[in-house]
Amino acid sequence: MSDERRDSRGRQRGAARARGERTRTAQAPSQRRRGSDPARTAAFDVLREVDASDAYANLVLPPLLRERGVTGRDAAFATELAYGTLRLRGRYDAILARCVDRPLDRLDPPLLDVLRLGAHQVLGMRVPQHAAVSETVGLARERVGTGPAQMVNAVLRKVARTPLPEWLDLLRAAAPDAVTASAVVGSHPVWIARALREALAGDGRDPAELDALLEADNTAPRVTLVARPGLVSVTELRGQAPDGMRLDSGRWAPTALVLGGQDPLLLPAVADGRAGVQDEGSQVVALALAAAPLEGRDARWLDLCAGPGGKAALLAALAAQRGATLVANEVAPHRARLVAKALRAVPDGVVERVRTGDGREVGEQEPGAYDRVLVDAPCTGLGALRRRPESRWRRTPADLSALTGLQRELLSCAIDAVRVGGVVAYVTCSPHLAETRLVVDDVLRRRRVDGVPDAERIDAPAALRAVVAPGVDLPLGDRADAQLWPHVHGTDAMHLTLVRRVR
Ligand SMILES: C[S@@+](CC[C@H](N)C(=O)[O-])C[C@H]1O[C@@H](n2cnc3c(N)ncnc32)[C@H](O)[C@@H]1O
Repeated sequence: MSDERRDSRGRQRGAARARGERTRTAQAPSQRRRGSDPARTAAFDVLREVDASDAYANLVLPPLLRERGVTGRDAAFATELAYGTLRLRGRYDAILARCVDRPLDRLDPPLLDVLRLGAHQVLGMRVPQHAAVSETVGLARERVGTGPAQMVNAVLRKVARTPLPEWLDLLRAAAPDAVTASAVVGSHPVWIARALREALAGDGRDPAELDALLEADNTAPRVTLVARPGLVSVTELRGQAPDGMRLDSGRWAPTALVLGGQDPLLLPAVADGRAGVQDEGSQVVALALAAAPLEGRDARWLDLCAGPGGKAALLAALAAQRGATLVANEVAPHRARLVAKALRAVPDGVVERVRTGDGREVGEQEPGAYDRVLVDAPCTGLGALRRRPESRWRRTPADLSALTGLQRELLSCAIDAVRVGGVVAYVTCSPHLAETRLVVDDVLRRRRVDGVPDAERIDAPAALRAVVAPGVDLPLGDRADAQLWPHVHGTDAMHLTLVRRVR
């Protein structure tokens, strides 16, 4: 069905013709298709998988589209419909609750998903109202039954009667406090909105930036590539672009190129591992660890939590240029295999070992054995919500308490594993203070030799500024640690603390 096209109203065109069926206009009204089109059906099936099987939308949707032959503009429509609906679910539920005559949790989950998809078409996409309503009613009829389809029709007409800005004003006015208002309008759980607001304030930023941050989480990021130094240059990588592929320079990292919407695997260097897909925030924190000032030996580097291997591959490329070696450790065997794959283009002899094991054991097994250590700690991922449409609704505060103990142990073990004078980078893709500053504070407070700390923070913003493209002003707070933000830097909200072992 690759020749099918979606019309300007978001409707899929030509599907029936391609299958040899009679088209809408050629049919008598009584025989017209009353079901839905493949893009909407695919989006619905993804939402069901996410809800019923705890699936990840970005793993379910691409193979489903391939299997069903949904391509081109239809695939783009299905993707925006599924991901946008998942991201904005909180906002749409608050609106739908005002249009449905019973609590939303008393609706059948498939019916609620149909309503959410309809709300996104009406309020969040440029699908004209009549097409959005009638196509969603068709979907409801096909997937949840004729009775519920009538209800979908009535509810979506109510939703469509009020323009989005007015809905948002209503939601804001009804919220009990400012953070709840931001959370509902910006479609995040309240506990996450509150944590992000605290993290903004903790970084010396204006908490009023919260709305901009939540909005940035609701915007799909562009695909960013890393040209791994010494393996391929950005100029060579650009030279590999097929006709029509756009590659823009990154905003911060000299290794970054931003892709304009095509498959990165069309680039030979991505296919063979000399380049990869990597957020610029991840690139600059790995570059900063490699650039942090160090006296004496600089021969052995360790990535303690390496899976799936993006930062390990960048570190290994840098290590190769500097005559150092890298050990990459990962606890999950399948992720350790991904690390080995990510490192496939690194010259022989640079990767000492891909170790599968618990990072908490390395410090005891190899005390003081490394010069630079990366702890890219397992975390809530609250800094990468824009990448994972459903994750904000899955996470709970309980996840946080489970992770922060592990984060402390991994950081402390990394300090054991680094030599005196060596550097540890503590990194999370979360700005939550409980996973960032509080972890580091606590570990440094507990690590005392004869009452004196054996490790101290060094200037992470200076290390970051040293690696960004020349002449670029990287805005950061005035603390020793560094926090990147989607709404400020256009990166994931990566946190970086650099720690030096001093005794
Ligand atoms: C944030 S991810 C690392 C991402 C990676 N650095 C990259 O850039 O591709 C954290 C990793 O830590 C791993 N992990 C969790 N607990 C661990 C432990 N106790 N020891 C080592 N690795 C662990 C997870 O399986 C996960 O792959």
